[in-house]
Amino acid sequence: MQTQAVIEHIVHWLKDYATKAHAKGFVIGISGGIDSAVVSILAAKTGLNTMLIELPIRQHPDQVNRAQTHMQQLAERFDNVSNLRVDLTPTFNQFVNDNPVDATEFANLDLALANARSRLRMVTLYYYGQLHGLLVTGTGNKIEDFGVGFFTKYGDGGVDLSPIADLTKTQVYQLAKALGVDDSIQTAVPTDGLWDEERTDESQMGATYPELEWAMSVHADHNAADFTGRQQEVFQIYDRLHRAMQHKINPIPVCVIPENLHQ
Ligand SMILES: NC(=O)c1ccc[n+]([C@@H]2O[C@H](COP(=O)([O-])OP(=O)(O)OC[C@H]3O[C@@H](n4cnc5c(N)ncnc54)[C@H](O)[C@@H]3O)[C@@H](O)[C@H]2O)c1
Ligand SMILES: Nc1ncnc2c1ncn2[C@@H]1O[C@H](COP(=O)(O)O)[C@@H](O)[C@H]1O
Ligand SMILES: O=P(O)(O)OP(=O)(O)O
Repeated sequence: MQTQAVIEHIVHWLKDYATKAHAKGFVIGISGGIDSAVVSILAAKTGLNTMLIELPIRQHPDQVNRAQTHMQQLAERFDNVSNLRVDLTPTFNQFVNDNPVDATEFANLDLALANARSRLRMVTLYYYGQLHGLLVTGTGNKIEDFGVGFFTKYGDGGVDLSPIADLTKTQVYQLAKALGVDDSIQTAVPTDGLWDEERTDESQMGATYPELEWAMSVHADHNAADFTGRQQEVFQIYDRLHRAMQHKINPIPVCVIPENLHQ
């Protein structure tokens, strides 16, 4: 990958899009992970207003520290960057209290709550985006968004524009290095940080990003029988997730009314 050229291309694309949309800039949720770190630097490099918001919900201190470090570094590097911290833990706790559910009755309660965290963040980002005339800027990469659908529908998947969604996670790491992202973020294990107990992306999906990248690259022209051992296992994981997540990857289905019924 031509890293510098890709950086310039994305920065130009972001600036051009925001200018044509008559937006003043971008608002980005900062988690302490690599994707949001890279996106926020690319946005800052446009020179347009770039608002970074940390939105902890019962967050692990390591993630909070990395997010804070990144936000401070960016505010020092760029005049057009502003920082905000909105602790969503009380909001989330209130939501849980207001919607009591018998955990023994619903095996997917934890998943529903994990996704609710992501959606609370989306609501908050749009609130500040609208107040300040900023576009909610997505942080999903190609593997998450178009490979395995590893994001929350209308949570972190609810965005106005998506600057790194055509880059693999490996390429995001290359950009991070070139952009001077803090080492603590470059070496952090990817996690969605949505669960009370730590769950890494790899532990949730059963495969690493490089493995999923390989599966994505061969998926169209192969089937599982073409491989053996770990490759076959990874191919099957990718295939299962890719099929199950089509409803997130494709536009939502619209019930088209036949022309004669309109009359
Ligand atoms: N970037 C990240 O690392 C990141 C961020 C957020 C979430 N996550 C992970 O992503 C996963 C999200 O879970 P999920 O995919 O179950 O939740 P989701 O809410 O994103 O998608 C499930 C919902 O989609 C709808 N749906 C299901 N099948 C459908 C179909 N065939 N057609 C139309 N709509 C359909 C239903 O409303 C269902 O509740 C979790 O494992 C979470 O931890 C990862
Ligand atoms: N704690 C957080 N504060 C602000 N924004 C966050 C936080 N955690 C996640 N986000 C945003 O959501 C995406 C996806 O997050 P994952 O950690 O990959 O689930 C992240 O890039 C932030 O923009
Ligand atoms: O989306 P982020 O920034 O949280 O990155 P990661 O998923 O690698 O934690």
